[in-house]
Amino acid sequence: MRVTEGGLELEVPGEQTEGVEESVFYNPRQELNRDLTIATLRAFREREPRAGSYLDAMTASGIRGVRAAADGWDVTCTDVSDDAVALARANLERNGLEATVERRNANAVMHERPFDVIDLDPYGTPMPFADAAFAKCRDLVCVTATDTAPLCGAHFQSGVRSYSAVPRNTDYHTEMGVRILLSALARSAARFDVGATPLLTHATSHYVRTYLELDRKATAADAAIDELGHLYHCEDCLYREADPGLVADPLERCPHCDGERVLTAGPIWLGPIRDREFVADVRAEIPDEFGTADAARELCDELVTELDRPTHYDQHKLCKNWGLPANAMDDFLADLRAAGFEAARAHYGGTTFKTDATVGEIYAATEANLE
Ligand SMILES: C[S@@+](CC[C@H](N)C(=O)[O-])C[C@H]1O[C@@H](n2cnc3c(N)ncnc32)[C@H](O)[C@@H]1O
Repeated sequence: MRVTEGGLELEVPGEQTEGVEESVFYNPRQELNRDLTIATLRAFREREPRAGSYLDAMTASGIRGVRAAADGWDVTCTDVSDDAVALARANLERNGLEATVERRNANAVMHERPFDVIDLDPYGTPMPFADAAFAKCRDLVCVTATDTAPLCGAHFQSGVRSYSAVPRNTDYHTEMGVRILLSALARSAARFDVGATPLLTHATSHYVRTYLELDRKATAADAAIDELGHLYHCEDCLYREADPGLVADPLERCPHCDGERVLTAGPIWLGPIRDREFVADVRAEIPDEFGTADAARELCDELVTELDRPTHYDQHKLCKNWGLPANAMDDFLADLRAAGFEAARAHYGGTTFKTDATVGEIYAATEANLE
């Protein structure tokens, strides 16, 4: 069947059903991811005009490579599947575009030669490809991870195995997943004396996507490692505390409720998950013609205003704990700001927000208007 994306027409196999999570060669639910990728590549080329080569390392239908080639990138597409390679070639030809398409293991290709930009879009965890991507890439590594249950600690052992970290299943599970992923990627890059800094990261539906700018210097790798730390989380009262540094000093009791059920997660990335100016630049590169233009712009807006804090709250869950009805999010956040706290929506969903207030302070600042 034919699909149109980014103004280009592609042939993809089989029935593409709306709502399919993991179609084999083309997942319509990843269109936002791909639209943002193209806008990010445009913004990045403004920032680093030398960047010209792009590796679509797991190309499947060739959609990312086709879209990047249409934007003037010098594209290489790799895939281990014969069917994928044939399809990617046909889709490039259909659009009158040229790219190198190889039936190769992306890990081998990434170790063999450098690219300015590498895009990793595997099924599940990207970690089996991370080392090879950082070994030689010059400027930007783009990564999708769809294994959100291991990342957020819901599948604990799998998360430990994939990410060499302790993920904990908390109320802010999406945030946990984002920061476990960024930690593992920063540590992978550091093995090659490369600093990896997130320019843009978002968690949307069933995946996390991040764009890491590289600085191939040992000091930059050290600076990235300095952004790692641990998180202590009380399962009883939702108290949470970030602890910078590689050595954890776990809390035996919760300083807020004195409970003993305090979890330790980490090492997680405690630094910013995006560069606000860059996200604004990406937003400016989203044309109306993109199928997800409105959603992509809204996401960028939320990422710009989101606070640089490593955890978030969910207003509905807090209100449920307190046995009080939730009010409008804007009013709730306004009450927090009126009480002198920082408060802003998180990009993860309708009732998620970040604040520097503790749970007790949130309650004191908002409960009058929750009655
Ligand atoms: C999730 S799909 C890629 C989707 C595509 N990038 C898109 O945006 O529609 C993952 C692809 O990775 C390929 N793959 C798996 N292991 C690989 C490897 N070691 N090297 C290259 N490709 C691989 C699979 O054959 C599959 O086509």
